Amino acid sequence: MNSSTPSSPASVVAIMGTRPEIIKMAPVVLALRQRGIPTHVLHTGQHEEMAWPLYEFFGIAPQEVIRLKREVATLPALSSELMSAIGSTLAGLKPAVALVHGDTSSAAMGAMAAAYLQIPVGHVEAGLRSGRIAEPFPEEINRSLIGRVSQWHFAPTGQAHENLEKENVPGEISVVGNTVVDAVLLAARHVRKQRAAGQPVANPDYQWFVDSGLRQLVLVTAHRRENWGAPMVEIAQSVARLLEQHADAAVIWPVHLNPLVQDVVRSVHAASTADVQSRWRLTAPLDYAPMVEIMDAAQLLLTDSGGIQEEGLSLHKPLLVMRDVTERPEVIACGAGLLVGTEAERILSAASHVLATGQLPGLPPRTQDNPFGDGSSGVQIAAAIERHLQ
Ligand SMILES: CC(=O)N[C@@H]1[C@@H](OP(=O)(O)OP(=O)(O)OC[C@H]2O[C@@H](n3ccc(=O)[nH]c3=O)[C@H](O)[C@@H]2O)O[C@H](CO)[C@@H](O)[C@@H]1O
Repeated sequence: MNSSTPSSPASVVAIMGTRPEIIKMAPVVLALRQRGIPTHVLHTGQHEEMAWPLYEFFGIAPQEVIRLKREVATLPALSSELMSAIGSTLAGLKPAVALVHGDTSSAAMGAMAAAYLQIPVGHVEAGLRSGRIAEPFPEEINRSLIGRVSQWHFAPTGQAHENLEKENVPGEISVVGNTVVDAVLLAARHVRKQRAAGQPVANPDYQWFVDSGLRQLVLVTAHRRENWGAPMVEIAQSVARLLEQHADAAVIWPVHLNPLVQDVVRSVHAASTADVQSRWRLTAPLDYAPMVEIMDAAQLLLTDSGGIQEEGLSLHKPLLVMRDVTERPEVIACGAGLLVGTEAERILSAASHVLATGQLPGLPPRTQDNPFGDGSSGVQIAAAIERHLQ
């Protein structure tokens, strides 16, 4: 572990380590600092190459950095390493509040370590439940665990609030929206401003689409553990067939670094026709600004990601969610997205419908309100923590 000398003692330590946590915690850290509350970022090291450009984009370089050894690649080994390293960092810093986000191993072990040290825990994006312990795995376990040990539950929606009430969690629950709305609007503003000023963000993938002259853009991402193996093959095949059927469409797919995902996607891509390959671009994971620019330009988002559903909805993009269950029923309820599972036929038929009509099949027109809030979640959370510190 390596930690830089803190400039002032930390009142708040924000624990994060994966791409989505950094994106969704950044608005909270920025809002806390704006109020003059000394806030340290603790990077757990769960992601590395995807993490650092995000810290830079949001301007929240970590004060504390854990370097994981990861000698054994299992969840128990990762968890014990995280718990021990986060625990010793927190014991040294003695903050008044520890913040965790969502449902990763970093969040669960961070919350447990803080609770054992009797440091009050605030949980950002609290109360999401799919109701199935194995899906998503291990996130559903992590969420419930964090709920048991947190003092403040910052629920994004009324539904999440209800889930927490039903479980009778200790502490205070408040509905504050989802901080991802703050993050995606911030990034979209940045991208549009740069473009208007004639200095677009570096984005070779977006440029490839513009240069192709094609009319429709589909953004695809898939990485959930329950989609590894056969479902991933079906997903990749549905993309190949979609391109066969729609000659004016292009696909950009930032492929998750997991070799189980890479191998499948790359082999289906390599087996498709030259025409399909020429309109199907596989890329490395994208930095946040280029990612948001592509999302903003797309006619359809095909994903199993949680965050992309919330972002896509906020940017008014039709979403097809390649999962069987969801902890984000709000996306479906407001008409922004559809659960399509992972069978190629079903994905293809829904995606084809969207490209042909611009509408999701069988849904009433979308309501305009954003169920995840108006982009002020970070400020609301910072205000609640400030009240506690006073
Ligand atoms: C089961 C579940 O739903 N769990 C979620 C999980 O996160 P997720 O499913 O949303 O994870 P990903 O899909 O990896 O990340 C998405 C983010 O990454 C950006 N992105 C993506 C590709 C790329 O090339 N470049 C990028 O910048 C993208 O725009 C978006 O913001 O953990 C979170 C934290 O605990 C939870 O909030 C959340 O419940």
